[in-house]
Amino acid sequence: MSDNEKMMPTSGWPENFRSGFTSFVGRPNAGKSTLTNALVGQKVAITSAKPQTTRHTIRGIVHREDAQLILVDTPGLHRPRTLLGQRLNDLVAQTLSEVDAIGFCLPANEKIGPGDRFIATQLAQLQRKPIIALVTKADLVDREQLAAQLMSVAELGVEQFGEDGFAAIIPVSAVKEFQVQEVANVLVEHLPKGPPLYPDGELTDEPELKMVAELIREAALEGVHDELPHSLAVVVEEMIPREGRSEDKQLIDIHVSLFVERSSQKAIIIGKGGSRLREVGSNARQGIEKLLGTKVFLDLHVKVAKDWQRDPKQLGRLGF
Ligand SMILES: Nc1nc2c(ncn2[C@@H]2O[C@H](COP(=O)(O)OP(=O)(O)OP(=O)(O)O)[C@@H](O)[C@H]2O)c(=O)[nH]1
Repeated sequence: MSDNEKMMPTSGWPENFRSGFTSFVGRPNAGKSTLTNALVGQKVAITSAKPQTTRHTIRGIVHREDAQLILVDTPGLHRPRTLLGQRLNDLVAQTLSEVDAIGFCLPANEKIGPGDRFIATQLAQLQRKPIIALVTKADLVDREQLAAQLMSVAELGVEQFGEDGFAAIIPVSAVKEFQVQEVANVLVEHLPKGPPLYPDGELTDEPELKMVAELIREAALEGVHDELPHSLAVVVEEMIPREGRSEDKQLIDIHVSLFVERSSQKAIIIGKGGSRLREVGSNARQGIEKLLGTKVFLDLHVKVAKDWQRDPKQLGRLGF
């Protein structure tokens, strides 16, 4: 498709069309990525049972007849401990100041805690931004527990935002597809009127390189239960089509560096005789081939970048 064809329409959208940005916040594991995926209908952000796996601002786009909702997926807001933590929080604050509405995710099956309150106080500082409380994972509790959680969330809203509380409170289950459309409806209500901002059919404006990196990161973290989530960064160094291949037998060579902090972590990723790294490569390759629609050859290198979480230069290089 040429750039011209990709240009935005200057007319032809319905008069009451709405378009804009929204972002989900919530403590680690609150269900932000899963909800994003359920709304967009395709795997965009990575999800995992381990906290803080969402590193980059990844957007998914919901195309509707009446609206275009652009989801900016942010990392979990948390109290910064390392420089990386601080960068992530800055990124979150900047993202939030730019969106039209915010979905604050609070799991139905966990008591509201200091982490949620911390986020709520941060949100209360944003001027006149509609904050919609989303009581996620509603499938994990019974009706009574859900009702009690909705009450607690309403109280939190009044405590933090004054008597009007949250703009809305919606129970939702991304996994059971319960109320997912209702979440979209309410978010859309808070978007400004205007034309679509992205071409129809676009699911994410995240460069393919980043999505490829996310797939590899996800595969590398699978089944590793120590501190690796904080210590692994994936950089796609290059992605080049193999020369001399016929149209129907395209192959893309992808060279990737996986950065860890310590040689002990390198050993974990590589596994005995390289067995684990081969598995990571083969798992990631399947997702990448689906994403790109061609065969790929994955070349993974694990490198030790000492204390990269605290070194601004390294952070810059890794795109944080
Ligand atoms: N039963 C159930 N589980 C859910 C639901 N939504 C998310 N989960 C699970 O909760 C865990 C965390 O979900 P994520 O979507 O990765 O959470 P997140 O808020 O993006 O997490 P971070 O990236 O750590 O900030 C995963 O194991 C999900 O499968 C839901 O609606 N129902």
